[in-house]
Amino acid sequence: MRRSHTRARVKTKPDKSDMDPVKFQIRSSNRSSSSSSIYTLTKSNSKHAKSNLFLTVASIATVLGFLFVCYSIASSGGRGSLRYSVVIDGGSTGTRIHVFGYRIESGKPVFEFRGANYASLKLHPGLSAYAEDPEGASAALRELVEFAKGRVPRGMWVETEVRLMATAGMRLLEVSVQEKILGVVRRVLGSSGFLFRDEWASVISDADAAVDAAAYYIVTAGFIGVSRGTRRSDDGVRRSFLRQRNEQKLTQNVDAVAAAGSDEGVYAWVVANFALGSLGGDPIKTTGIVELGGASAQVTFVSSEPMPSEFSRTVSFGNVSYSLYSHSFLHFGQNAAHEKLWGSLVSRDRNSAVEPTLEGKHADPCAPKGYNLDTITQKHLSGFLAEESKLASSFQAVGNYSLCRSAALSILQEGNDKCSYQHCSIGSTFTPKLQGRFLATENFFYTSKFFGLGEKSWLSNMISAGERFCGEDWSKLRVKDPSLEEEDLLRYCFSSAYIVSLLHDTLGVPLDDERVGFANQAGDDIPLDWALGAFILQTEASTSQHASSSHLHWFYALFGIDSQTLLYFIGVPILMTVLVCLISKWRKPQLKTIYDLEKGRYIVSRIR
Ligand SMILES: Nc1nc2c(ncn2[C@@H]2O[C@H](COP(=O)(O)OP(=O)(O)OP(=O)(O)O)[C@@H](O)[C@H]2O)c(=O)[nH]1
Ligand SMILES: [Ca+2]
Repeated sequence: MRRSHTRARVKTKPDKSDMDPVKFQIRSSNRSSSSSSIYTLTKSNSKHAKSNLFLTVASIATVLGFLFVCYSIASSGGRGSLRYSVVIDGGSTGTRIHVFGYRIESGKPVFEFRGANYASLKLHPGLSAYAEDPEGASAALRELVEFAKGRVPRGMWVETEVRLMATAGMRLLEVSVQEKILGVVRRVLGSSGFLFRDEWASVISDADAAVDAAAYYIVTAGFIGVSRGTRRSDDGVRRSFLRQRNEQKLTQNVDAVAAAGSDEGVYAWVVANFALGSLGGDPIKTTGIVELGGASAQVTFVSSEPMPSEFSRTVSFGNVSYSLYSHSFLHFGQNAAHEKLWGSLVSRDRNSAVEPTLEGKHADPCAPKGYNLDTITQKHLSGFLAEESKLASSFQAVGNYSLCRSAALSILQEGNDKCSYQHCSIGSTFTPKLQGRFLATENFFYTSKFFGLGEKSWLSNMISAGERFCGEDWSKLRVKDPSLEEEDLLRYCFSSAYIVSLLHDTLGVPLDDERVGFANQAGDDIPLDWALGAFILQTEASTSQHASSSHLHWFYALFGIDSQTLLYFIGVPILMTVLVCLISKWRKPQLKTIYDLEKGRYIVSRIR
């Protein structure tokens, strides 16, 4: 019997629809059997090709997406994306811009004040030097803005906040002059390309002077909150404080401004304890700050002594509340006090500890013999004192440390007779007994460094260093330090006396007290600059506000506020699921289903 061989002749009828079965006929070549089996194959024809194409494209897209997520995790070191903030410190001797980079990790800002995450530039003179020509400040401000733009990626400028906070130098100006200079600041920062609001340029104490004692900076829920006076419900008070701060037309008087100027001190305290890692810990283990600036001095520390509300600040970090004493002593910065000394010599103030010379000249004990004082006094004395000093021909440098220290004490005790508290220390201001450890910054640091003093017994060694320097002839001092500006070199005599008179004679710090050290950095070389403390507070505030103001704060708390975190926790699982589906689909065997008419049943077999 001839072997029948079956030849499959597939008659495929191209069909239009997607999944219509393709019919093909296998005819037996055996003539005797006319039967033929019609088989139905359920399969996509072009469909199969299309689904393969789709699977290929989808798989490639998913793999690429997955690789992107891996890359972004790797490139960001598994941490939140970098953000920026800019703070400008308008000090009396100069304007300094600080550019900060920081990340948000699980809903909280992470600060590193080094490398690409921190840069600063200071330009002289300070804003207050433009009192006669406010427009003149715009050139320096634009230069500072360009410095910041060079450190913030262009794409981030629009979301990078820039703030200017001016301190004592501006506090000493008439409000109308302050407003003119701030007008120039607001115009330059408003057109800088950074995120700016007019109220973000201010004289820091000015903005707080008129706000009642219950005003708060609150950044609770694990952040830093700064509040004054008695505590009330944080959010309500915070909203009312911010409303007042933005709406309130501020009037000010110097005392109230001085009393409220201690935000500068609080900010310095915050950055110091942040750097030392004591923020969030036991209050008695925190470190106080005593700052000697140019126009003002600040004292801020945790005090258990009851105090009038105008000096009281509460900083809360996590579940720890710190009850602080904080005050900014306007006119008691080093440069301002030095000018007061000359003024007291000219006006032969009854408190002046220094008698005029036999020729009727003004004897200046804080100037080494041979120094010609006429230039510097004319430059720094204004109004009637300048006229008076011209009339009285001139000053005479008599270089005497102990007389200089007595003159400095007279300046620090000026106003003591008007003290309205149970006791006053500097001027007519209350200061509780100093408690705990302190860091003495700014001029305390610069003068100690100049005299090469070590940490140990630096205050008592300051006396001997000052005695040598003030008692030396000016010509010899000039030879030893030719590079220094004459005015800067001269100041070290007064500074060495003023520092001992302020810390020991006035605030009662023992000369050999190891609890008080001088520094301008702490922790991981973090600069003890109040602007960093202001940045920490503001960033915590805006991060906390963002997280708690939206109804998704539970979500942010779980997944963190940063989109990068969302990417990891949500994006990756979705991609993985899609990828698994695609792979499983891809690997799913293509089956062939044939209906065997003779046997009357389906036969399923695998194509591949
Ligand atoms: N010897 C010395 N003094 C410095 C140096 N830098 C700043 N100072 C002085 O340190 C003091 C404080 O510096 P800043 O905080 O920049 O001064 P400021 O902010 O303009 O002054 P305030 O407005 O009172 O805060 C001022 O008296 C400056 O003259 C320095 O490198 N060497
Ligand atoms: Ca300062």
